[in-house]
Amino acid sequence: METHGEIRVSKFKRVCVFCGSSPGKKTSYQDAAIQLGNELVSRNIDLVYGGGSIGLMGLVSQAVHDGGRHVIGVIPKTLMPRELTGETVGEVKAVADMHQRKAEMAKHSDAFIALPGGYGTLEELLEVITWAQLGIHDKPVGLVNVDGYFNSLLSFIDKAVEEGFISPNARHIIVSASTSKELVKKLEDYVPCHEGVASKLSWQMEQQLAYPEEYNISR
Ligand SMILES: C/C(=C\CNc1ncnc2c1ncn2[C@@H]1O[C@H](COP(=O)(O)O)[C@@H](O)[C@H]1O)CO
Repeated sequence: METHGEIRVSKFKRVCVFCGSSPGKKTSYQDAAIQLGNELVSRNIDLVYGGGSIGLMGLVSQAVHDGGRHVIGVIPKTLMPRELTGETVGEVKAVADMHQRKAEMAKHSDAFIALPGGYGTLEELLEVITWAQLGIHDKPVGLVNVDGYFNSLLSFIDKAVEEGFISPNARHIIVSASTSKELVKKLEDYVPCHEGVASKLSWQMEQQLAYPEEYNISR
């Protein structure tokens, strides 16, 4: 990261955060969501996330919004009723479905960060790792391993490497740290290394054909 006068300039303009739609049982998870939001603000980075105000998603988005950075929430129309997602701060991008949501979140971001979460978070995290492995994107992917929440996932991935299902090269795609400050620093230093099975161009064309522009709602 460079510093110009008082302004800190990150190589990331926007970061996508995947995290629980629940707050989790420990306050450390909630604290970590707020810390990540504050870390993005301190580096002048905008947020892309799944929209809504529930769980850790609400905490990180509120922290970024309160810090004066731009927030884009990408919400499938089916999840738009307020009781499912709560009120969203910042800009809302309405999309057709969960698949388009992930494609949109990826398109608008320079890096991906996962905080503790459940099935939704894991699915989003593993998908962007898979895309990186295929060479569909070169964007860094990391997780904030709050209180060792992701230890068993990381051990499982190491087991998959040992057993020959994940290449040692692909193991390096996933960057982890116990705090957001440390993680963002590591992501800024990340050098992509993949086998490049699919070209980025063919991926972009496929996305454009599958998902024409939807409408945006600004708040
Ligand atoms: C079904 C539940 C809540 C529905 N509300 C959601 N609103 C917005 N985004 C959601 C929602 N549920 C899942 N997501 C996406 O997945 C991630 C969180 O899922 P998790 O299972 O809670 O880890 C998040 O990044 C969103 O993009 C009750 O769970």
